[in-house]
Amino acid sequence: MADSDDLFIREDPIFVQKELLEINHLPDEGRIVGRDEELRNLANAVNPAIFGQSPSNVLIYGKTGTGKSLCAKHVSHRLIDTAEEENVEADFAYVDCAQDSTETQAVQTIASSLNDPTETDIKIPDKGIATSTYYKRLWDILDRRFDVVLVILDEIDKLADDDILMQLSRAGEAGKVDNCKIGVIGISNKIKYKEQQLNERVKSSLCEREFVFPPYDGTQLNDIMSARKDAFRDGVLQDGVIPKAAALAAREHGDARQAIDILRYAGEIAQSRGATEVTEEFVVDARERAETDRFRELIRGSTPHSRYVLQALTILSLNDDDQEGYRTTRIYDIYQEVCRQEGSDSLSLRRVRDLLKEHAFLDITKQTRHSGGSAEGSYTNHQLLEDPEVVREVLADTVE
Ligand SMILES: Nc1ncnc2c1ncn2[C@@H]1O[C@H](COP(=O)(O)OP(=O)(O)OP(=O)(O)O)[C@@H](O)[C@H]1O
Repeated sequence: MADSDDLFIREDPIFVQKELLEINHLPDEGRIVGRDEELRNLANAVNPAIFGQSPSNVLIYGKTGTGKSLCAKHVSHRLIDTAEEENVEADFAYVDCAQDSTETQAVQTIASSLNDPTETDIKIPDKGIATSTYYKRLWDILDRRFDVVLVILDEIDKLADDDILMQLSRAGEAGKVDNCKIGVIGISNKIKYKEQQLNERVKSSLCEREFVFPPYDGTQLNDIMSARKDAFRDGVLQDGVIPKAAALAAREHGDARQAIDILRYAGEIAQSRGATEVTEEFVVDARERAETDRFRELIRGSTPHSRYVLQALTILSLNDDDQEGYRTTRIYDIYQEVCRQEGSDSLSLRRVRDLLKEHAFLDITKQTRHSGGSAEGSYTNHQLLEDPEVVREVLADTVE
């Protein structure tokens, strides 16, 4: 039998700091590229916090992988440091609303992340106390510990309702907190979030500033990846790899997460094939893996009706391969059938049209406007951008 020297590789031949390419890695300032204006805008909105005044509430929109969460977290970290220099006590809480979608879960997460029980003697149990008690304890923590806090609500559209937004945006004026100022940074990739999910009162206080983050172009993606080159061992990454990955990712979605995934996968593929260099040839397979991952994540995060609409389009695409795509009304007919099978009431045609727009915004589908001539008026066709067989598999895998 081979001794352990032959059986194991003692040193990773490809990566030296693979964590730079891992999903949850938060890059430091030097590695954040192409978002100067967005960072400045965000900093500007929350700037009053440095003087102990109320920061503006902000909503950030943009497609997936455009750096929304990264910039929100980065500005919040910087705010805390700068506030400290000014003798202002500041902190921020980050809530992933896809995980903490109920009001109770969200308030619990905020309170426990801002608490320091050794200082306040306040306990924030995981569960078992009323929502109103969580709020009372949160207000108490805020007043005892801070002059100002930011609350980042990522995927804010996943909140079951807007009760927590109402509470946070009105805490000061309702007299819940005496001194501490609260700023909310909401993040969403739903273009119609504000119109569809917020009541007027919340809308007016939550949306003081709004920013849209555009997709990255090839040069920006190239720079983002180049800034993490030191994930690889010296000399392992061939020169053409990053430009090629950047060109592919820019052509598709301008998504930095996907670009970084391509780079990591290219390294992993090299590893699994026993190669000593990462070559351009691995980028093609890596792109395919990253694309399926991206798609899977988007579907996993979508609501049941959003999936039913996609299922309807998939059924049409599998049954007759019409290169022109399918009209909204045809999709709607099949969608109603899917709802019947799922035992769910169907949404209105208008809502389905909005859901189709969301799919197009996230590059799951492509929409094209057609003029049907004087008799018909104009109409919209929809097409899947991904192979319908793949979509069917992903949809089947993500049934709740
Ligand atoms: N400008 C940038 N410079 C460096 N890395 C970036 C930049 N923008 C995004 N990234 C990286 O890309 C990944 C996705 O970024 P982020 O999570 O901020 O995107 P997002 O817009 O919030 O996406 P989603 O809507 O899917 O949550 C992260 O790993 C992040 O570090």
